Amino acid sequence: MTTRLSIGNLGVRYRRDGQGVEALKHVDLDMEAGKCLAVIGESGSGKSTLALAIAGLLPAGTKFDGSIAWPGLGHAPLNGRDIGFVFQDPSASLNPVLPVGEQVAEVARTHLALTWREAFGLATDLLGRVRLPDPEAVARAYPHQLSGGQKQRVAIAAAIAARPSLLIADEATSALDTIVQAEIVALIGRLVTEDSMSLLFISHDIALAAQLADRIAVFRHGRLLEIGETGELLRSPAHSYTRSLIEASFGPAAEERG
Ligand SMILES: Nc1ncnc2c1ncn2[C@@H]1O[C@H](COP(=O)(O)OP(=O)(O)OP(=O)(O)O)[C@@H](O)[C@H]1O
Ligand code: NI
Repeated sequence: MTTRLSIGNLGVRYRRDGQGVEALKHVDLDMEAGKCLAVIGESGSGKSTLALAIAGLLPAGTKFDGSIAWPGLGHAPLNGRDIGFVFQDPSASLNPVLPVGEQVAEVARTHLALTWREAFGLATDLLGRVRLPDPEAVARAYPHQLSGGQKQRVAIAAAIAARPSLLIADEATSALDTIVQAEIVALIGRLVTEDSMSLLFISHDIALAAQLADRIAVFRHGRLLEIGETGELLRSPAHSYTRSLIEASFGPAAEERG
């Protein structure tokens, strides 16, 4: 088992109105290469903060303690190159005035030293890989010409364009309706397997996360409450809080599920 990422005693404190907001406290966590770790917890529990800390995207002035190590990487991880990030709102991650193929190509060109023509060819391939119909036509489309689910597919294509070793999906399906949500979860699962990526899948929905996750980490109030192998954690959660998340997500029948 290769460790992709090792987080030690991570603490994050934001600055807001001259005061500190402690968003993460004493978090110890490892991610294994090629595995999916789901991060679960209610709103404000620190899930996105963890993702931003890993991707080096915390706002300036944020206080940061502890360590995030990338064993074997040999250089500081580069966002976009080593880490692909998919956010909740695909519109916010796409440029409204640029054809989507160019946006995916730009990521490939920046990080893979390709010519523009090669990058655009790769972008079109990627739009096919995320199962967008007629990738050549989609490549020339603007974001407003696509549905929410299609835009999220484009955002995923851009996130994986540089072949990152870690993909972070932060509530990547929360803005989509249930059917599209299931399709995008399946797509993410397929892509990480095909490209042997590690996946950090952030969700407030433990049932959704369980579809992908090898392990589930439960956060509450900025702390890692418990972490376990998915089946094990669902069967026998250590904390009543985790049990309540399971019941809320699967419904009260969850306990009989075994
Ligand atoms: N830029 C910021 N400045 C100040 N405080 C912040 C900032 N971003 C997040 N916080 C605070 O840090 C805490 C953790 O927020 P975070 O966004 O990590 O939670 P989350 O689990 O991702 O929640 P959600 O499910 O709503 O996305 C919250 O108390 C939040 O208000
Ligand atoms: Ni969040």
